[in-house]
Amino acid sequence: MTEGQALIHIRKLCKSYVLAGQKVEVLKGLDLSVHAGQMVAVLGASGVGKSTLLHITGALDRPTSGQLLVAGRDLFKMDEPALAAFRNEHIGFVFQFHHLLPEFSALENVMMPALIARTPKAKAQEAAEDLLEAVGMGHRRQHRLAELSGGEQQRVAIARALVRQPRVLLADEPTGNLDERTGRLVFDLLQGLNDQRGLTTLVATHNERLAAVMDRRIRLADGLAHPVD
Ligand SMILES: Nc1ncnc2c1ncn2[C@@H]1O[C@H](COP(=O)(O)OP(=O)(O)OP(=O)(O)O)[C@@H](O)[C@H]1O
Repeated sequence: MTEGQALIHIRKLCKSYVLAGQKVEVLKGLDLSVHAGQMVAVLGASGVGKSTLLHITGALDRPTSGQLLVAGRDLFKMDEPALAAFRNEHIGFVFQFHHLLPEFSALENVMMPALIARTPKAKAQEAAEDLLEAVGMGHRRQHRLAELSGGEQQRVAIARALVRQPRVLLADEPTGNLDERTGRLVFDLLQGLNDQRGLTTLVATHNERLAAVMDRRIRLADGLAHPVD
């Protein structure tokens, strides 16, 4: 795939849930193409479906109907083991509440996904140390997570999401529980990593000011993605 071509193609994506016997249609035929290397802000009111869109794009959840191509692969035609393997290899996730392990060091937390994937320990450690440097946490790598601030923990979470060198990074409200200044630092970090590491990144956020620094913005409304600007 050449640079500039769409890496993520979403076509006519529908997702509905049944809540208390009532069908709730969240995504209603959403189309979206994201080019390799782009960093896209996903804006929209609370409950509009931003997390739903990110979860489906990362193959954590299946749509009710519609198509998702990532790097030319038709994801929802895959069976569960193939989908899980694709997700583990190509997709990194960062969440508002990061799910790091508080009693383990920053380095151990970042190494973990690589070790689970059976990367040799020395190689996993090298990759984790490199990423902790890249997110400005190299000097704190031996510190336990519980000893780090919220912004520092989120940096470690970003390093962990990238340790297996995914092509796509999906960040769901990564600055939701950080103050404005720390949130800005995390956004700048994500933008830098996106550019330096050839990532393609989607960030769901409520913060319009932070979204303004990104390559492109879309707004979810009525189950569809609308361009902003
Ligand atoms: N697993 C689920 N089961 C039932 N309904 C769900 C489920 N996940 C999400 N929903 C519903 O889908 C709608 C969209 O939720 P989603 O979390 O995607 O919105 P969001 O835009 O990310 O919201 P927020 O900005 O508040 O995080 C909501 O009405 C929610 O209640």
